[in-house]
Amino acid sequence: IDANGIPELDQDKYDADEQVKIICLGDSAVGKSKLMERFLIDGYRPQQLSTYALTLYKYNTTIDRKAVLVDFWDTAGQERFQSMHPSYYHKAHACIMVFDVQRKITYKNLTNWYTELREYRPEIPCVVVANKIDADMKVTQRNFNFAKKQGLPLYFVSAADGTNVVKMFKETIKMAMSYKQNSSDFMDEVMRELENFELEQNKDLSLQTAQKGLKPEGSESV
Ligand SMILES: Nc1nc2c(ncn2[C@@H]2O[C@H](COP(=O)(O)OP(=O)(O)OP(=O)(O)O)[C@@H](O)[C@H]2O)c(=O)[nH]1
Ligand SMILES: [Mg+2]
Repeated sequence: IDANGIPELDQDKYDADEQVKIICLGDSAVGKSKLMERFLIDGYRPQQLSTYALTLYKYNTTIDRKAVLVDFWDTAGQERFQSMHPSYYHKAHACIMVFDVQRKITYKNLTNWYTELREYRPEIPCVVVANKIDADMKVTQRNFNFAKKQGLPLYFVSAADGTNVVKMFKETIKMAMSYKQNSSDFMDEVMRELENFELEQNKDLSLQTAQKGLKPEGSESV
């Protein structure tokens, strides 16, 4: 609590110019958590440990000289959960949808994941990730038509040996950023307006009037 009695909030959120939320979907044991581990700590522990609740990973990076805070949301893909709680999708800016190249059913189930995603987030960028290619490199020759049919980027990756993991995450973060800045999603627009309004409130009122219609100096373009 500071001198004005305002509770101190998450400092990261003030320091970052931008904040994006990226969610991860896919059946149990396809490697969602291992991919996060590989990207965030450049490590991989092979033991099986299913995610049973929500895990939030925070990642700070710089894109185009802007500080970006990425919230990665990871949860269990287990069948028993049927569908995700709507708040999992709420305000997400991009989605990473994972399947296991060794188990056909996880590929088939992408359709279900994708349908649910689009119910909540009709427009966010989504990438399809074929994981565990270390187990059988030949799969990269195969056609996984789901991605092509939906017009989604497809990445062949391995959380075990790291193939394409950094590339996939970095490109997804960029897509999330550009979605946040350009989206026509109505609720997102409202949220952006509110964010700008809060920023503007700190500025001199007369200055605001004088600059009406102009972008205030130093503000982020939206
Ligand atoms: N060979 C191989 N095994 C992997 C790879 N990625 C994950 N695995 C294994 O697959 C199993 C499941 O990985 P997790 O990351 O826990 O899967 P998950 O998608 O998070 O599963 P839930 O949390 O239950 O939804 C683990 O035993 C991992 O070691 C990979 O790239 N190659
Ligand atoms: Mg997991």
